[in-house]
Amino acid sequence: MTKNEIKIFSPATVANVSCGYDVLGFCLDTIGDEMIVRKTEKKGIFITKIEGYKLPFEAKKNVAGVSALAMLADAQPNCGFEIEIYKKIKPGSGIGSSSASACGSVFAINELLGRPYNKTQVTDFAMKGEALASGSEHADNLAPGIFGGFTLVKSTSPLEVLQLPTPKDMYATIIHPQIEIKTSDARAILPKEFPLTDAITQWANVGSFVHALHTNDYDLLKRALHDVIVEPHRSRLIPHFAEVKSAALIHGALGAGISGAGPSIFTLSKGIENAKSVERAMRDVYSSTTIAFETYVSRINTGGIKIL
Ligand SMILES: Nc1ncnc2c1ncn2[C@@H]1O[C@H](COP(=O)(O)OP(=O)(O)OP(=O)(O)O)[C@@H](O)[C@H]1O
Ligand SMILES: N[C@@H](CCO)C(=O)O
Repeated sequence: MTKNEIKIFSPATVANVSCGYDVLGFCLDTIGDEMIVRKTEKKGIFITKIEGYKLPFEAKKNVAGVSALAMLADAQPNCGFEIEIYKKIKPGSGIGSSSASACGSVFAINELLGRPYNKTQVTDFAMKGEALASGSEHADNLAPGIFGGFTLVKSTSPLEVLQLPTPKDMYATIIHPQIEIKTSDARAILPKEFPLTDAITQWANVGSFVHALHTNDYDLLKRALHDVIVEPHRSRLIPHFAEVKSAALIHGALGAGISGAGPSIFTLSKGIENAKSVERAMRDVYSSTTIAFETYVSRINTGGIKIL
């Protein structure tokens, strides 16, 4: 028998992972939103509660509503759904705030409908919601939320997601300076063309990163975590980016870069002690400024969205 109500934890995610603009991502487990979704007799999508941040209640203006409406248009169920969003991930943070809502609603509705769609199809509906926030369809935040762990989006049309292995002992440290960068703005500042030499460096890094995950090769992973395409343009939107990155690398991070469209900065480390030492080093940089910030140390969440 299918349930009438479900409560979920929809985790924050890190997109791009330096070398993989729009294709690589991974899932965190210490920060995420909670959502409650329940069936209603009346057809349609009704956002009835939003706590944490001010966001639109109108389904067509909220990413959770847009992805849910896309799923309903296809599934044509004999009921509707109301959605409560308990938002912990600040919108415009760069750790997939919009994505957590966009995939949370469709994950939950799929469960309440008896799971008619597979993970790729659920991600495809979520992409319709994410497009509202970023102005384009991409799935590098959504796929790690739905599949868990590290993911590679092989293509968006048709959507093809590859789940990648997570090396043992891998931790992420995130610092989130409390300024907002809209993904649509961060995309608009990127050049439309890049030198072929930079493209060659970048795709060699993506291939090496994926190989490193498969072979548990931390040394190769460290050498692959570089971004010559996007970071040079976006880093100027993030105050003290260069100092934070260099402090993280000096204190044992394997790599550091912009999380999604920023302003959060992510690092990957081997072992919790390194991850915590990187956290202290990054906090020290912002502590000497007037910028408010938060930090998170997290295991890589290999399960993705969780039913509570
Ligand atoms: N349910 C929702 N949750 C979060 N943001 C939403 C939601 N619905 C609409 N939005 C809008 O989406 C924008 C935030 O999305 P944006 O992609 O810019 O940030 P992000 O998801 O934190 O970043 P990134 O994708 O880089 O990790 C804001 O303008 C916000 O008002
Ligand atoms: N790949 C996306 C992630 C943010 O949605 C970007 O960097 O613009």
